[in-house]
Amino acid sequence: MVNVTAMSDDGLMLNVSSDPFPTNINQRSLLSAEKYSWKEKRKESVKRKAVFEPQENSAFKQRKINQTGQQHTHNQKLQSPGSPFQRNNIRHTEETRDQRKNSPAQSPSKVKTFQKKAPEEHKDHGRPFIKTSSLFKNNPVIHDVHSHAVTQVKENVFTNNAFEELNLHHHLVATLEKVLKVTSMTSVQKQSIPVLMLGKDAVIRSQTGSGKTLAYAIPMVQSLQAIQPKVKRSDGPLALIIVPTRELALQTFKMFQNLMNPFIWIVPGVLMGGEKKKSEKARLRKGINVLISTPGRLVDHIRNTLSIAFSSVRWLILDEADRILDLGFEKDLKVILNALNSTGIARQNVLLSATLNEGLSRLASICMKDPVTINVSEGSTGTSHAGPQAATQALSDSYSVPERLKQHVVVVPSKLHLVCLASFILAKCKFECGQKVIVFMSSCDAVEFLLALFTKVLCAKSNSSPANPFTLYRLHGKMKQEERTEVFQEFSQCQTGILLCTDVAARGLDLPQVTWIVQYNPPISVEEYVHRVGRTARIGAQGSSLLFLTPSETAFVDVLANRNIRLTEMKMIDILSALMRDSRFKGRGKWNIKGSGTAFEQEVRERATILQTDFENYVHANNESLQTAKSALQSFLRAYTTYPSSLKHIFHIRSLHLGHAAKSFGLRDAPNGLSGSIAPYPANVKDRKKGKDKRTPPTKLTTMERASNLIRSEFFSGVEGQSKSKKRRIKRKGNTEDSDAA
Ligand SMILES: Nc1ncnc2c1ncn2[C@@H]1O[C@H](COP(=O)(O)OP(=O)(O)OP(=O)(O)O)[C@@H](O)[C@H]1O
Repeated sequence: MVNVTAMSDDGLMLNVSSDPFPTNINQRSLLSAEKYSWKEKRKESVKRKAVFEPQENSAFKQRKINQTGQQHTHNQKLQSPGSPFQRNNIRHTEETRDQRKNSPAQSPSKVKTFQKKAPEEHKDHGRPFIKTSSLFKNNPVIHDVHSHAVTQVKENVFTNNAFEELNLHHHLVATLEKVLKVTSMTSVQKQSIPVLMLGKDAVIRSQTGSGKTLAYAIPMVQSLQAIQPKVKRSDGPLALIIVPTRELALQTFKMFQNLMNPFIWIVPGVLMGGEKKKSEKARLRKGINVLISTPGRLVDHIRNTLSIAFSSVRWLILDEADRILDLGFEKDLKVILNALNSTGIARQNVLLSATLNEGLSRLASICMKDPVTINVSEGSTGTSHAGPQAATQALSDSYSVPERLKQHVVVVPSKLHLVCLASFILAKCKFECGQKVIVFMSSCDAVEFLLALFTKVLCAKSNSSPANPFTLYRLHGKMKQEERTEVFQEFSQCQTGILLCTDVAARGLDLPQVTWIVQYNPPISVEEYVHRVGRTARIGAQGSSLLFLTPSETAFVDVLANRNIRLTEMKMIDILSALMRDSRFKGRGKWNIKGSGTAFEQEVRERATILQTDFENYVHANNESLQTAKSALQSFLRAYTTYPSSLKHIFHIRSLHLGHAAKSFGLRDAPNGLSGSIAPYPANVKDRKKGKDKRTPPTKLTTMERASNLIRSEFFSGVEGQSKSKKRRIKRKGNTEDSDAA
C-alpha cells in the first residue's frame, strides 16, 4: 500500500503579521509546528493577529475606503483575486511590520499599546482576514547540483552532398528544392536513402530534428512513382506509416502531400482518432496509397471497416518506433502486424527514432528481415548489416542531443514551483522578444489549470502592463480534435508564445523556431527527456531547455549524465529575479538599485510571495477554480506514481510533501482524501476485515498498468471509452456502410 501522509503546511493559513522569510522565523510558530495540529495553529494565528494587529495610518485607511467604496468588517472574507485592496493590504502590513522593527514600538510597553488598541481598530475599520503565502519557510535545503564529467555524444547533422547525387526522379529533386527548400542531405538521409532504395529493412537512429522523415519518405516516393503500370487509387495502401500521435500524423501527411505534388496519381491519406470515422471510411473506399495513421485508429478500422485491405502494402514505417512499442500501444501493434502478415506479400520495414535501443530487438525480430542498422552518432559504426537481434544491440543507450542545445536544470522546492515557472514565463515572454516556449507537464488537468491561472493572474491588465502581454496555448489528449489541430497550427505559425502541453507534443513535432523547452514536471524516462528537449534546436538551430527538479529529485541529473547528457545548473533566485522587472508584484519598496545583495534577495522573495498570494487568491476565489486546482493536484500525484521502478528511488510518491505539492497548485492546504485517491483499495484494512467497507474492490492495478492507462488516455485514439453496446452498434453500422459500398 502506498503510505502517504498529508501534512498540513506550517503557516499556510498565515497571519500577515508573521514574517514569511526564514531569517525571521517566529519561535512560537516553530513550536506550534511541533506541538499543535493545524487547526489549533490556525486558532493561535488568528488570536495572535488580533493581539498584534498594527494600527493603520489614516492615509492608508482613506485609500482603502476609496478603492473599495466601503469600509470592511473584520470578518469579511477575501476580496476578488488580485484586487488592489488585497495587494495593498498585504504591502501595508509588511510596511507596518517594518515600521515596528525600526521604531521604539519594538519595546514590550509599546506592543502593549497595540494590544489595547487593536480590538477597537477592528470594531471600527476591521480589515478582512488576509491569507498569504509562506513560500520560503520549511523548504528542504537546496544543494548544488554535481554530476560527473560528461562527454556528449556528437552527431554531424549536415553533409555537403546534394540530393541530385542519388539518382532520384528529377521532379522529386525539384520538389525538394523548390517546395521543401532543401538542397543538401543531412547525415541520416545520406546514410539511409541509398540503403532503403536497395529494398532493405532498416533500423534508423539519429538525433531529434535531423531529418528522419525525409530519410524514409524520399526513397518511398522514388520507388512508388516508378511502379509500372502506374499506381491506382483502387490498389489501396502500398505504404503504411504508423506514428504515435495525431499531430505527428497530420504533420507527416502534409509533408507527403508536398513531396508527392508532382506524382498526383499516388494518393496520401491520414487516419487518426478524433476525426469522423464515417468520412475516413469513405476515403478508404475511394483508395489511399500512402496511409498515415495512429495505431488505435488503424486497429479500429481493421476491426470495423471492410474496405481496408493490406494486400498491396510493400512499405511499413514505424516512426517513433520505441514509443509505438511502449505500454498501451503494444496490443494495437500486434493487431496491425497480424493484419499485414496475413497478406503474405514481401514488405520493406523501417523503424525510426532518436532513442532506439536494445529494447526494440523483439519488435525487430518479429517484423524485420536482415535489417541494416543506421546510427549517425560519432563513434558508432554508421551502417551495419546483421540479424534483427544484433541490429538493435548495436545501438548503445547513450543518446545524442543537438549540439547547439543548451540544457539547464533548476532545483526548486515544491512550494516554489509555481512562482518559479511564472517568473520564467514572464522573463522570456514579457521582458524578452521573439521567445517561443513549450512547457511540458505530466497531466491534462495541470495544463488546464495553469492555463486558466496564468491567463487570469499573469496576463492580467495593470497600469504598467497592457493586457495579454503574451499568448498562451494548450495542447493535451483530452481536447477535442478540431481544437488540437487549430492550436497545433497556430503555435506552429506564431512568432512568440507559450505552449502548455503534455507529452502528446513530445515526439516528432516540428514546430518552427521554438527557443525554450521547459520540463515543469520531470519526464518519465531519459528517452522522453531527449524527445522533449528535441522540440528545439532542430536541424542545426540554437535552442535551450530547462528541467525543474525538487531537491529530492536531483539524482535524475546523474541518471542523465550516465547516458551522456550534460546539464548546467541555473539558480532559482536568478529565475525569480525576473519579478523585479514587474511592478505588479512590487514589495515594500525599500529596495533600490544600490541596495545590497541580501536586500535584493529579500525583495525578490517578497515579490514571489505576493505573486503566490495572487495565485492562491485566484484559486480560492470560487468553487470552480478550487476544484480545478484540486483535480490538477490529484492528476499530478497519480502521474507521479507511474515512474518506472528504475527511477522510483528518485521519483517516489512517498518522498512528496503533499502540503508543499498543494501549494504548487495554488492551494493553501493539501485537500482531504488525497492519499485515498492515490492509494490502492482498501484504505482501511481493519474495516474491510470487519465487513464495514462495502465497496467492491477495484481491480488492483500494477504500476505498469497505471502508466499504461495514463499513456493511453494521453494518446487517446478515439477507439477506447465506448461501451460494449455502443461498439456493437457502431460495428453493425460500419459493416452496413461497407457492404453497401461493396
Ligand atoms: N536535408 C535537409 N536540409 C534542410 N532541412 C531539412 C532537411 N531534411 C529535413 N529538414 C527539415 O528538418 C526539420 C526536422 O526534420 P524531421 O521532423 O524529419 O526530423 P526528425 O529527425 O524526424 O526529428 P524527431 O526525432 O524529433 O522526429 C524539418 O523542418 C525538415 O523540413
